[in-house]
Amino acid sequence: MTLYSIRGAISVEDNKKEDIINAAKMLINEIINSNNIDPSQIVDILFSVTKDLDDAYPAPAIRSLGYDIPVMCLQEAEVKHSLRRCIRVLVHIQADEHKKIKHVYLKKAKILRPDISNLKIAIDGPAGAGKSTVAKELAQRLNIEYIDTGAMYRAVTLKLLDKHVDFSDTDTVVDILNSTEIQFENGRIYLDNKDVTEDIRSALVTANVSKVASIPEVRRILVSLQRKIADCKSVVMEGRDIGTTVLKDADLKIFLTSSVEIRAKRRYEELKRKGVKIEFSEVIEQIKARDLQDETREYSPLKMADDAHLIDASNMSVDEVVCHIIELLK
Ligand SMILES: Nc1ncnc2c1ncn2[C@@H]1O[C@H](COP(=O)(O)OP(=O)(O)OP(=O)(O)O)[C@@H](O)[C@H]1O
Ligand SMILES: Nc1ccn([C@@H]2O[C@H](COP(=O)(O)O)[C@@H](O)[C@H]2O)c(=O)n1
Repeated sequence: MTLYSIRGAISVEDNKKEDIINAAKMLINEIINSNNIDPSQIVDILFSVTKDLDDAYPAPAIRSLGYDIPVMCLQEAEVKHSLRRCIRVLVHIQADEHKKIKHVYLKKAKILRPDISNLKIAIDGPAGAGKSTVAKELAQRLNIEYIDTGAMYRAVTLKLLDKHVDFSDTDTVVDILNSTEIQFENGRIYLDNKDVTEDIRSALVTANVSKVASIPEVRRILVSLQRKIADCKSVVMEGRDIGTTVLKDADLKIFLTSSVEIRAKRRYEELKRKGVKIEFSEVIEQIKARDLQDETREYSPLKMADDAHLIDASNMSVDEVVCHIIELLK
């Protein structure tokens, strides 16, 4: 017999007896199911609760599940800026066989261990709103993966342009897509094993990408790939339809925007820094044209998900936006 320790945590909606007991039940059930254990293997259970949960002990959850297991409840250490309304648990089990333990973090408590908890954050918004800048920084702070779905549409556009494919020739577009490999590695994007990180930002790709992105077959294939990427790891995924289509079940959805003038000004300054010669009026027209095409396409248009949080970053720095999102995660 070997003694194993399983950790877990869950956030609680409100400081109400029913919410506390239900959350504790959900947590214990998930620990039992995902570790494939029999309740008779549990030696003891230690709960801790944050100070703001004082309407009930979580222990009765164990009795209401019908288990006769020693349980103890403690108050969690009070730490500044830590997750509020949270139940943490330590479960000891005994097992004959060698077990691979799965620790379980649910709801907002996923932020305690994003490295193991399949935390999904969706960021959508119009062109130049700061989605990639914010998503990259957020992913870095949480130590999880950043997925730029716009880069995937850009990579496909680059390939179709290189092959001089008529975008209305859907069969050829699908054939090409089915033999296309897109991978992200260390912040670079690879198209059929070739690094195209810079090539996909060309003016020609930018001018054509929204047309390619409006082809339903292209979207179906890329959405399925995006879901596969997010299936087994924590991600910050940004694009146009992440909250509405790709990750409808995301833990947090953000719709990031700014006034079109500010978005164009920021993009114009960025292009100037890169040495690109372009008029401000052209930048603003390009942004407006891309937004219009993305918002009005029939299949999976750019729009805010009903359960998304709107952030207008017109007067916010990148750091302020990222900190605000981290607060929303708690
Ligand atoms: N809050 C902010 N304050 C100042 N500059 C910002 C802010 N957010 C983003 N920027 C700048 O605005 C420009 C556009 O940002 P970014 O490329 O992240 O936007 P995006 O939404 O990903 O755009 P696209 O949809 O076109 O890919 C960048 O130069 C970035 O540094
Ligand atoms: N989920 C997404 C992401 C992007 N698009 C389209 O790709 C274009 C390029 O995106 P960037 O974020 O790199 O600017 C964008 O204008 C959209 O047309 C999309 O449709 N869905």
